[in-house]
Amino acid sequence: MSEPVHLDESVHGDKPLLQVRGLTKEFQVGSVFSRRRVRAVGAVDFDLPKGRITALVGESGSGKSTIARCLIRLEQPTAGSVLLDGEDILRTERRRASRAYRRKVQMVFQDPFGSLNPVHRIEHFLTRALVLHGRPATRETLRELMETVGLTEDMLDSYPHELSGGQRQRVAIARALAVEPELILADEPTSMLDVSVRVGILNLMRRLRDERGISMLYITHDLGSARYLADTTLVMFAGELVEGGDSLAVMDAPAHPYTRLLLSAVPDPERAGGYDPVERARLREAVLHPTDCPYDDGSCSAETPVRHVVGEDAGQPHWVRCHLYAPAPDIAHRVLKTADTPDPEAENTPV
Ligand SMILES: Nc1ncnc2c1ncn2[C@@H]1O[C@H](COP(=O)(O)OP(=O)(O)OP(=O)(O)O)[C@@H](O)[C@H]1O
Repeated sequence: MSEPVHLDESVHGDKPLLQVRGLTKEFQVGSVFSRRRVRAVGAVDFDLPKGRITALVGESGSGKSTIARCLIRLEQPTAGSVLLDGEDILRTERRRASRAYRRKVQMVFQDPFGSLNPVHRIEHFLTRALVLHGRPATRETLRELMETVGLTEDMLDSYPHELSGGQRQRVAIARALAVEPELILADEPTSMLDVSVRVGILNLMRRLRDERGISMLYITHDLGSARYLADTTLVMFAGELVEGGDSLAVMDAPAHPYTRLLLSAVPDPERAGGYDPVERARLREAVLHPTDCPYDDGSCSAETPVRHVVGEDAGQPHWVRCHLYAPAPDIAHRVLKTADTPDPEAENTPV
């Protein structure tokens, strides 16, 4: 089957909340005399369904954060469209996100230390978010917000430095919840936290999906946590989406050599033999210098990247991009150089 695989109605039968089409971001780098363009994100298409968690996984430098920053309007995309409830927000939110947009879409950043100004008490962050979005900042609302994220009312009087990293990230989530958003973009929300508190944040995100129907884009380099948390997983490599589908299907039967390469670095107690450098070298070669695509049914052309559907699981297609479309060698090498050894930071959520 040929690109694009339109997920619109097929994922869990609902119209998606957000539809991203052809999203492209190029940066100008270098000095005046050696200026060049770096393509961080290359024409990606994906949907975020309502009330579901979608994980965007890939290594450092693959373009995950750039996508989130384009969606929250901190970055101006070079091309593409982003439809929220059918409206292209790149046209309606031309330079930066309006308050009305931020009421629907909130972001939680990786660094809970940096996102809370140390001079204010916790109460200030929540009150400000409520007031800015026209909601009453009563003591009752503040207490409810704190309890929703597993914190106690008395912590409203604390300063950020008096809380642990995990507690601070819960405050950042409470601040996002204050505006009752439909979508939360969570960019590596647990990667700066101790392993012991990460699962608590993942469980909180899961509860917000189940109890409040909040949609989420969960950005991570950790496939174990994506498998644990997300309904859908999208795999990103060097600015391109290479595979996507139901998280269990993608993790249990990865179809793209890059996904297999990522998975081979995740500690898995059930995998006999563990880390296999020979197999990883083979996969790395298949990613960088593809020679054939086992899914090619004749629909590929020399110019157009093709998505092949390799299965259907939990009501959504499992697709893989044609193996023959390797990203530009310089970008591919830059991203892959970090993939040579198993990730010591990988969480203890086995795949
Ligand atoms: N402001 C910028 N100027 C120039 N290049 C940039 C800029 N922001 C990102 N890039 C480049 O775009 C590419 C994608 O970066 P991005 O931060 O989106 O990746 P990532 O997958 O989120 O990685 P990480 O997890 O390390 O943030 C990288 O090569 C990065 O160097």
